[in-house]
Amino acid sequence: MAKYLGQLLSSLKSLSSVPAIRAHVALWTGSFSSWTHTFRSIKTLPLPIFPKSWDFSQPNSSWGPEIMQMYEHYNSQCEVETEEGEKKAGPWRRLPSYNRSLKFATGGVYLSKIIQSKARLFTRNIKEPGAAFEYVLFVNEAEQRCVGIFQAGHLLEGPPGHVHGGAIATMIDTVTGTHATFLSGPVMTAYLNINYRSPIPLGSTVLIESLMDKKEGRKTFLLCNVTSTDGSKLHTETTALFVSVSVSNLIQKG
Ligand SMILES: CCCCCCCC(=O)SCCNC(=O)CCNC(=O)[C@H](O)C(C)(C)COP(=O)(O)OP(=O)(O)OC[C@H]1O[C@@H](n2cnc3c(N)ncnc32)[C@H](O)[C@@H]1OP(=O)(O)O
Repeated sequence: MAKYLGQLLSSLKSLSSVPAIRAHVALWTGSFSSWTHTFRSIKTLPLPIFPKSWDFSQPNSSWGPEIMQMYEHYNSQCEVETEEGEKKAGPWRRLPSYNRSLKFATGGVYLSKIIQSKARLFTRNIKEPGAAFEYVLFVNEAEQRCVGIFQAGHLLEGPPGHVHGGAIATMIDTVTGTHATFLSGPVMTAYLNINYRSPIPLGSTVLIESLMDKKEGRKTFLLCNVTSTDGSKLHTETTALFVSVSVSNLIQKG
């Protein structure tokens, strides 16, 4: 247990060196105070609340050639070589993705301990690789862009042979929500206005691109298109609003 906590804390600490990821992690830990405080909270949790951590945004055996190709396209731009042959951070950064968020790490405020111990991140809670949401997110801080590469598994069927609209909305919320968190810290989705233009074949891979539109006070407006990976087919167009929230208010609202 102590070893696991040590590993968890060091991985969170390494993520926290990236400012926007620090905000993202902090949102889901439910705490903006110091890592010491977070660690103290984590220490008080019962053992079963820690499933084995696994970064689901890494390639697995279910990934087809299309998602692999897109993954390699962006992943190869996460680290670049200078003329002197030195490696340095590139324009894109891959965002890790875990099954269990740590949003309840500060402990039992509005949900029962049983629900807390069983809560799982919706998009990562199906064990069979390739059955549902296979995706990876990359963010480009300079361009204020985020891309999600999404391979839709057979459990996401809506119209025969095609992806359910709610599953598509889930992925749009995931990409834009992560992007908004990256840009603005803790946020909640106020609206997603989605226009469905053409159906997505089940099993195919699509590109979900989120762009910063504007920020006004607590409001972050984003634009998001879902297209085929070569960009030739438009599947959805979305305008989204995220409102910055304080985590303590969120907990009280529950
Ligand atoms: C790990 C993967 C990441 C995934 C991310 C997923 C994110 C999510 O899905 S969150 C879950 C879904 N969303 C929700 O449940 C949110 C429910 N709604 C709420 O909690 C609140 O309405 C909330 C937080 C959006 C806004 O409430 P509150 O903080 O009181 O702000 P409020 O004062 O009403 O509004 C602030 C501003 O936003 C505007 N606004 C709020 N909601 C809307 C809306 N739906 N449409 C247009 N404008 C809105 C207000 O008009 C106001 O504007 P201004 O400052 O110009 O007057």
